[in-house]
Amino acid sequence: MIPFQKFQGTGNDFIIFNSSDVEQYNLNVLAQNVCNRHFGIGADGMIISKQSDIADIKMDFFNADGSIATMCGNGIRCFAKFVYENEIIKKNKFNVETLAGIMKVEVFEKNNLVDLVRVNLGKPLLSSKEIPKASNLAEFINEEMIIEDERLKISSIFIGTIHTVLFVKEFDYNYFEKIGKYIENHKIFPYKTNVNFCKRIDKNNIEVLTWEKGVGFTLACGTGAAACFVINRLINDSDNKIQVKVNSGSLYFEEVDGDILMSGPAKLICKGNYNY
Ligand SMILES: N[C@H](CCC[C@H](N)C(=O)O)C(=O)O
Repeated sequence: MIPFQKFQGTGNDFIIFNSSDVEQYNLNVLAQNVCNRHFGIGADGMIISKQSDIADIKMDFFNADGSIATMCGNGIRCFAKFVYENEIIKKNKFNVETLAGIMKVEVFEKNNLVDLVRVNLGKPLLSSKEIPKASNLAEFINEEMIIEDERLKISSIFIGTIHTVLFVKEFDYNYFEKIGKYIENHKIFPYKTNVNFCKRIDKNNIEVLTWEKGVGFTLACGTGAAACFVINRLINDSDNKIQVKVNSGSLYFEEVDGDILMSGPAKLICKGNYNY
């Protein structure tokens, strides 16, 4: 039996293990099994908490299909709550090592529990020469792509992980599933990409639906919402603070000296032992 804790951040859900409890397993296989919503506990991703030589703590992230992702915005908020409330970290501001670099996090308590987490996601990267080796980046800002005889404008940046953004007037899940899969696996993205459909509500509000590489549709994607915030500021008139509506809640973003700050909730769903 493996002790675990399950969290969700705006509906994006994760299983968190301590590395000492799972070091004997193939983590890619463990992620596929534990994230399975019928034969496992069920989640969008798996997070491993481990010691770091360069930060206060390290977060490894695996998608539900077992693939490794460089970062996870909703996941790191849940991870911050996990390490703080389990007294692995005993301060409310700390650094987390990820494959996308070191992320600065701050937890805010309400009734002695972490209620809100703010994460500095760093500066978005717009060109492939800058990004970590674990991803790729095609340099698209508002470029035209022909998909199924449709001319679509896409933009692609790296913020925590690789994200592609399309602006849409309305949400159409069936159409988005087709487009999402197509772009995720397009040859210009040799390591695949997450695909975000962004609807502008007004200057300070957008709504985002994300097709996540390695998962599919999720109820929210923190780094995807951040990517939409960045591209929206690059292409359209938008303030440096924005609320992003996702399927089951909202995330808040602010640009400060080029860094993208994300604030949002993190909730504990359950703790238990996984019969693996
Ligand atoms: N849900 C995550 C993103 C996961 C990205 C992952 N799907 C990948 O890049 O492979 C978030 O809240 O930022």
